[in-house]
Amino acid sequence: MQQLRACVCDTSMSRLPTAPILVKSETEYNFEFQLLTWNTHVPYSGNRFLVGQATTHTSKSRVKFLEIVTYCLVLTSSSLCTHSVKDHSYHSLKSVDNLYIMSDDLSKNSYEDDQVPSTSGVTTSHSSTPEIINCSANNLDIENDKITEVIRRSITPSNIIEPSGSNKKNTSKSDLNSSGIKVVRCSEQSLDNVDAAIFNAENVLKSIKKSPINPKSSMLKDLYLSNAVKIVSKDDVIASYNKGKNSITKKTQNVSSRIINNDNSSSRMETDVDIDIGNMNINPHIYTEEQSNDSLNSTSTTIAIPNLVVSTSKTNNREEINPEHSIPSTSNCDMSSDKSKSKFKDTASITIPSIFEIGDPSYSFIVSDSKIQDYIKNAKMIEPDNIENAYDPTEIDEIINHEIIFGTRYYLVKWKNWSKGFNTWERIGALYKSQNRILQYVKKKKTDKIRHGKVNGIELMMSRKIISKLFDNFRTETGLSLPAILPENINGVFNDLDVGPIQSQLLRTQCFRYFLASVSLGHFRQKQLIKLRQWEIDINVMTQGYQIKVENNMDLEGPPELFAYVSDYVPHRNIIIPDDPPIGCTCKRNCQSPEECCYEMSGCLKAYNKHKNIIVAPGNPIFECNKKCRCTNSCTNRVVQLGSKVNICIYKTRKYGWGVKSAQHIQKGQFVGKYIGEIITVKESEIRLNNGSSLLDNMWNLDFDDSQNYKYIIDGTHFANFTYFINHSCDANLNVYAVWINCLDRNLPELALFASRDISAGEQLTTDYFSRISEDTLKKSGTKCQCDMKNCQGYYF
Ligand SMILES: C[S@@+](CC[C@H](N)C(=O)[O-])C[C@H]1O[C@@H](n2cnc3c(N)ncnc32)[C@H](O)[C@@H]1O
Repeated sequence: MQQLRACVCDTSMSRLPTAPILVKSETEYNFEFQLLTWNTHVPYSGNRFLVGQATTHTSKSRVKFLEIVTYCLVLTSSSLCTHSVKDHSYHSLKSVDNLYIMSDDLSKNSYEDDQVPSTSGVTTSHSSTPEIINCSANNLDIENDKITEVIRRSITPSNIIEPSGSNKKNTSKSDLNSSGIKVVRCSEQSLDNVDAAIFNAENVLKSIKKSPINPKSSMLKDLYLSNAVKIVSKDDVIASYNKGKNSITKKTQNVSSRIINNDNSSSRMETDVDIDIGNMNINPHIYTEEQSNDSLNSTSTTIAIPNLVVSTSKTNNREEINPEHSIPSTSNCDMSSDKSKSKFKDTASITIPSIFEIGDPSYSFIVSDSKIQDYIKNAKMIEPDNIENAYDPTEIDEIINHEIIFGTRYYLVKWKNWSKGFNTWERIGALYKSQNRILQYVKKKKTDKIRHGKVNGIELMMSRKIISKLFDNFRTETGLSLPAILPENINGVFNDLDVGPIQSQLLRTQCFRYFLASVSLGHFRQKQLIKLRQWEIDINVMTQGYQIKVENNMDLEGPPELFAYVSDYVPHRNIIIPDDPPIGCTCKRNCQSPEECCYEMSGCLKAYNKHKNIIVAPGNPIFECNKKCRCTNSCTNRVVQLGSKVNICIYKTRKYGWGVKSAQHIQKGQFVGKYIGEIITVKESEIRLNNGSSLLDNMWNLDFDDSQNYKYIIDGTHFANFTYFINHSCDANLNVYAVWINCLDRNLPELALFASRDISAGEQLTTDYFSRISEDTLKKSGTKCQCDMKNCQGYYF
């Protein structure tokens, strides 16, 4: 039995319910779940924490626990992205990225009911009476509805922040709650504010995009959008200079900056850009210069904006930005001499700090794992889903659903060339460039009346970018090995989010996002692995003498439950598969001294050697000894009937969906498996192909006896075994043979796959699909082949 504690905090501190919620879950999952909230008084915020506590008995319960915690979190913080909070400008984390989940073993610690250590090390307490919801764990939808409802009810005007894009009048003191947060009621209308914010941001980006040659400008954009680049008041700059520092980090109302000396010897690029900061239009001539420091493996960029000095002033308790000074331009800001001082008066400069500094001690403290360090540095981990990083519309196959969670719109996307395991919920900002696709979806929805499914909150935390990046980074030869994120790691990052120089803060923010994504991915992965394992167990019931592994290290798709898994032919309707051979052989010594063995009686060659490996060329019919023969199972003419002995693995390939690979070395000529399916007539196959209920790719003609007038086809669309997943290769390593055993109807052979060469463990098993169908069908199709073999014909079928 495991005790879990999920400690969750919303770093933007606005939308958590004030009264504790108690969610009790019974039955299947066997745990009690509590969600409690505290209003803590940590020095920098007054953040509220959400703490879930559960006693779980099974890993299923554990998953469910995390699911509920996350769902609550998503509900409580999904619309925070457009809000800014006074003195909390470091919270550039957006929306659900603000979530913080941690679970650990409670048995090591015991906490008083009302004394829970907060993530910042401050012990907190609560006093309100808990509200209790009894949930049926059988139906998460209902749970979610209930939780949603409670959270909705808990959101009072006093704990909601006004979206920054709204046109409300200036904050007056009475509008502020104890945390200094301006409050308004949140409504569906805030959706429009979200959209408005996106469109405003787009204008900023458009103008910045005018800088075609400046590679640093994109960095500026990113940093600007994430509030990382801020402008300080002129006074601050001068004060900083007077102190002889080369950088300052003073915070103002979302606006601060850092100054560094410009070095005349640095390389310089000149670009025209317009930057729109808030209501203020700046038309600067921007100079960027790069200074690298190899020993630190870092670069920093200075952007000097002549013509501009920004200062701040206080009005109505708020600091407002006034573009009050506009002084003649100079291109440089040299603070090393008196002469430069006068220049400096004319110029403000923004320094974009290097994001990744290996030398940052807090960074090495946070992530000691070199793989994670490389990942964060090189892949930049998770890009914010701002407009700049929006997906290209051509990447989208279809938008299939949508959901509005506390004012933020999410769309469920099926991606082109990605399996449905990669269907992800994307925020509207990430689909900004795909508005036509959204429109198409809305129109289709009106006609089709698409039913809204419930979204599992945790799904909202994972965009396709995040999933694929994490998968790519942590996929190994042997499987997907996700890093273990310890609660201490998360604590370390979270506690120091607003401490130290801006680059350290950015790094920690990156790490924080990374950890959150890893936690979510771990959750998805756990669920997926449970399902894959369950299917693996189910299908192994059908196998005798060999093992099937099921593996998906490519994406998050569960088992390919496309058909009923069977171990023998399934005859359709009136088709009868005879099972009583009229004749058998009488050879002595288990057919080692053949007189007239079955193959000879049929006028065929001996098919197998003494190791039971095939020795005849493809196209040769095989007649094995049958139930009427005198020989035993050790007869060398009994192979296919005894079943495969080869361990295989059904796995997700990189290019063409599921495939089959060998889990052991296979000898040339070794029997690997039978192609199984439903036996249907040729006429029935035509009906199915016409009405689309079956696919040509899953059919195999039984035309070995007569390629013109054959009667039956194997259709693997609805009933099949692992051979269903064997992909086509123009240089296949499996050959297919027609084998007759107890059914001697020439139209109904069994189809057996034998290794055409030695196959190493881990190699994909392939057949030549051309051998499945008649010449006529071949001409009708032309599907692009991706086998990448030297002799690839470019298409199959
Ligand atoms: C019988 S299924 C094989 C299993 C399949 N990969 C899956 O995920 O279900 C045949 C399908 O696999 C894919 N496929 C197999 N071989 C291929 C190849 N050489 N090139 C491209 N696609 C292939 C095609 O999508 C084809 O329709």
